[in-house]
Parts: sequence; C-alpha cells; structure tokens
Amino acid sequence: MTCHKRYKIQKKVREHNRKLRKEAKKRGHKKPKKDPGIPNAAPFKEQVLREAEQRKQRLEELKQKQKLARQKNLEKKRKLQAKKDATETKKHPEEKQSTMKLKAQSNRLLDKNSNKSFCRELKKVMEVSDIVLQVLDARDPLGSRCSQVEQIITQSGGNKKLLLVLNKIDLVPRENLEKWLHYLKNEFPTVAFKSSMQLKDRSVQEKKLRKKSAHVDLSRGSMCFGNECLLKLLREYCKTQDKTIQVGVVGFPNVGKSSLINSLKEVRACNVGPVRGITKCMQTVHIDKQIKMIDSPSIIAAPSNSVLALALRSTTDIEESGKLLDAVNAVLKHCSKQQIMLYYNIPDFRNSLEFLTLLAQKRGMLKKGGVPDTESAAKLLLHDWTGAKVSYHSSLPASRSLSPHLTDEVVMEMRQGFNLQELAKDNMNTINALKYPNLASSITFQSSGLTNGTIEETELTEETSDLENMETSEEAEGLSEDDQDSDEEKEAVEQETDIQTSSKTNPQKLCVENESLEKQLAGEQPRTSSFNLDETANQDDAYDFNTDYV
Ligand SMILES: Nc1nc2c(ncn2[C@@H]2O[C@H](COP(=O)(O)OP(=O)(O)OP(=O)(O)O)[C@@H](O)[C@H]2O)c(=O)[nH]1
Repeated sequence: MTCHKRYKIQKKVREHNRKLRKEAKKRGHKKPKKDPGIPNAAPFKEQVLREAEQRKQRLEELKQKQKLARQKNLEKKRKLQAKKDATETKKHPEEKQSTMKLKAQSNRLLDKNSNKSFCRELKKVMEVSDIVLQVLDARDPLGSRCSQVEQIITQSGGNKKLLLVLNKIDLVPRENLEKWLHYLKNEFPTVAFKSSMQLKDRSVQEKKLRKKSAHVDLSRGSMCFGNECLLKLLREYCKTQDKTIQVGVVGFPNVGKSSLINSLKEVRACNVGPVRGITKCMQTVHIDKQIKMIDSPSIIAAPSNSVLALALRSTTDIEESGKLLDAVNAVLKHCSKQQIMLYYNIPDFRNSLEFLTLLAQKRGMLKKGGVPDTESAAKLLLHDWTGAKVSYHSSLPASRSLSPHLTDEVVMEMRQGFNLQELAKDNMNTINALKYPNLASSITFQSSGLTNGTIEETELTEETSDLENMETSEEAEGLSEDDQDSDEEKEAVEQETDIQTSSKTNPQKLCVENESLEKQLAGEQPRTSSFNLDETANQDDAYDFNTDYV
C-alpha cells in the first residue's frame, strides 16, 4: 500500500471518529446503559451465556471470512494488473520503436521542405542585396565560410559587394583574432564584431527606458563592439552609390546573423537563440533611411562535407538523424583532449561514449534508474560548440595563397568603394576595446576548412530523390525476403530501411566501436517515466470507507 493511501485511510478514520464524537455530543453525552448481565437467579443462565458466546464466535468468524475474501479479491486484482503491465511492456518497445521511426520520417520530410525554403530565401536575399555580409564565427572562420555563396556574389556581375564579418570575437584569444583579421582582409574587407546578446523587444525596452532613463547597462553580454565601424563602412558606400542600399546578412546556422542585425538596430528585431535554424525566412530591418538590413535563413551545409563540418554547420538534422555520436566523435578528434577535460572538468576518457557518459554524470543528466543520458550530453556539447560560451580557436592554414574560387581581380573588385585604411583603424579600436580569453584557457581546434553549401533547390531534390530511390529499392528487397511476414512486420522493415538509408548517406565509414555505440544511443530511448496523477487519484477515490474500513 502506498504511503499516500495509508495516510488517506488514517485521515478518514480520524474524521469518522470525530463525526461519532460530534454526534454523541449532540445527543447530550448520555452514558450508555451498562449491561446488567444475566441475574444469577435467572433460570438457564449458563445456557443463555453459552448461546451468547457462540453468537459472538459466529460473528467473529463471519468477519474473518469477509476479511479473507477481500484479501483474495485484492490479490486477484494485483495479479491481473501485473499481467497487464507485463504484456504492455512486451508490446512497448515495438510501439516505441515504430513511433520513433515515424517521428524520424516526418522530421526528415519537414527538414526536406524547410531546407528547400531556406535555399529559396537565401537566393532571394543574395539577389536583392547590394552588399552581402557573410557572418563568420571567429572561433572557426574558415569552417563558417561558404565558397558557393562567395562564388555566386563575386560572379553576379551586378556590382554586388561581399564583406566578411568576424563575429563572436569575445570568444577567441586576441593574438588569434589579429592573425585571422590579417588573413581574411587579403581576400575580402573584414569587420571584427561582437554582437550584443541581451537586447529586449522594442516595447520592453521602451518601458525600461521610461522607468530608469539614467541607467546604462554595462554588463559584458549587453555591449556591442564593431557596430560603429560596420555602419560607417556601409554609410560611406551609400554615399558613393547615392542610393538606399540593401544589405543581406548570410551565414551558416548560429554564427550570429540575427544578433548582428539586432546589435546594429539596438533592438531585438530578429529572433535569436542557441537553437540552430531559428530564422526561417528573410526579414527586412530598416537601420536608417539609407540602409536596409535583410536577415536570411542559414546556408544549408551540403551532405558532401566532412562529418566535422556537418556536426557544426548543418541545421537540426544532425540531432535528429541519430548521427549524434559521429558528430561528437568528430568534434573531440579535432580538439585537444587535455583542454576538453579541463573545460568540462571530467577525468580521462577512452572514447566519445565514455566522454558523454562522464559529461552526463557531471551535469546530472540522468535517465530513469540513474542511467547517464548520453544523447542529451551529446546535444549539449554541440550546442556549446556553436553557441555563445565556449572559447576555442582554430589556427590559420599553412598556405597564405588565395582561396581556389578567388582571383586577384575579384579581390580588387570587392575592395572598391571601401576605405580599407579606415577600416583597419576602426578594427583596431574594436579589438582594443574588448576583453579576451587568454590563449592557454581557450581550446585549440583544428578546422576542416571551407564548408560547402547547398544553394540550388534542385541540388536538394536530387539528393532527396536519390535517397528516396535507395529507400524504395531496399524496401522492395526487404519485402521479397519476408513474403510470409505480417503487414505489421512489413511496415517495420520499410521503416528500418528508411533509417538505414539515412546512415548510408554518410560517406565516412564508422569504426566498429562507434557502430555499437551508435546502436546503444539509438536503442537507449529515454523510458517515459510518466506518473499519472489522475490515475492515482481515481484509485484512491475507489476506496470505499464504508466497505473497506474494518
Ligand atoms: N559570445 C557571443 N555570442 C554570440 C555573439 N553573437 C551571437 N551570439 C550567440 O550565438 C547564438 C546564435 O545567434 P543567432 O543570432 O541566433 O544566430 P543566427 O546565425 O541568426 O542563427 P540562425 O537563425 O539559426 O541561422 C545566440 O545564442 C547568440 O546569443 C557574439 O558576438 N558573442
């Protein structure tokens, strides 16, 4: 019996006794008349006493029988419930698996559609913009550059300009930032930037301003650096063009495109967050009369990229397609193990699963029964790597030559209309104004180089139709082998092949260890430990005091 039920019964007993006392009080505290017993003079006294004793015994027996019957009933009920639970738990994994597979399927369909619309919107933004700002994560500037976008803009022929914005400079050591600025400015004009991260909606901000107009928030996150430099550059370009300019902001997910626009506008005009792919469609924000900024959805990383690039630059599909362990493995392989251990404050680990287990234990990410939730730990690591906190830096490429898709003419053309000396000075001012993590505390990271993006919608449809073809062929194979299978089993085969094909698109062979780990991750679905309050309430209410309480 649960404590809850026991206490409820005790409470009801107390209430019952109180009620009896109250009624007795109402009646006027009359003492019950004492049974005078059978007078000694009465004839057959012994016989009457014996009869009374027998009656008492019979009553007792009856009560005992009733009690036993009730206990038997309860036992039966419990057994039935246990049987039901057992059959449900047998069915449960299958049901769960099938719902998981269905979920994965629908998510993939949604991804396909959203990826297509992302491509469409991105192309629109690039078409209508006079200047395109490619936002780069200062922690991995090469990895957040997309050669396809750069090619489209440089070859557009419509006097379009491309600027690089090195965002999140507060997360890299100063020495590293200076080196990267020097490297990037040889290819495109580059602005060092640190976005403001605590901007409020216009209404909230106005209310706050009205309340404390003298208050200035100088906390680190709320400050923005490099905005004046960028606006100056854009305004000067406006003057040379003598027209209102449209500035498109493009980049891979979570590099800080929306944060940059919000920082320039000084209001939370665009949605911002640590989740990838928050911006779903283009959004125009008027900075002033001359400058219109256009926020765009993130560039879709092509599946041909390395696992590392996909882990850091693709939208949510990494988290949903069960490639989490691969992604974590790739990130860990490209970092210094000692620094990772120090940053996350965990002991030495042999492989990524052990790392995730230790991380989950350290952060208290536990599933039912105290099992470490490695899936959540993997998501946390990937969030950290693209989010707003972890300081890591990548070293520059060995060769200082131009990227293969650029020529000297293109570089010269992109520089026209901008005062690069002024830009260098302003960048220096920005760099001097900010506090940086020191080199020793920042994690060293090996970048995988430029990331390929998918720009054309048709590329996506080809990929997806390839996928679908593979799926249908495998489905056919699976079905011909299992002719005698029931319909349900056939469905399961279809769904399984779906999942297999998604893993086959991954060009990297998984090592045996990782395969088993991945299976483990896929199999270790969090058991839903739902505790239905309504149910317990119903059970409790089923307790009838008049019949159950003896
Ligand atoms: N430390 C730091 N974090 C930043 C900076 N800029 C942006 N962030 C953080 O990076 C995360 C992503 O920022 P967003 O502006 O949503 O990035 P986005 O590129 O628009 O993302 P999508 O909409 O997914 O394409 C947020 O958690 C921001 O707070 C920065 O300069 N420094």
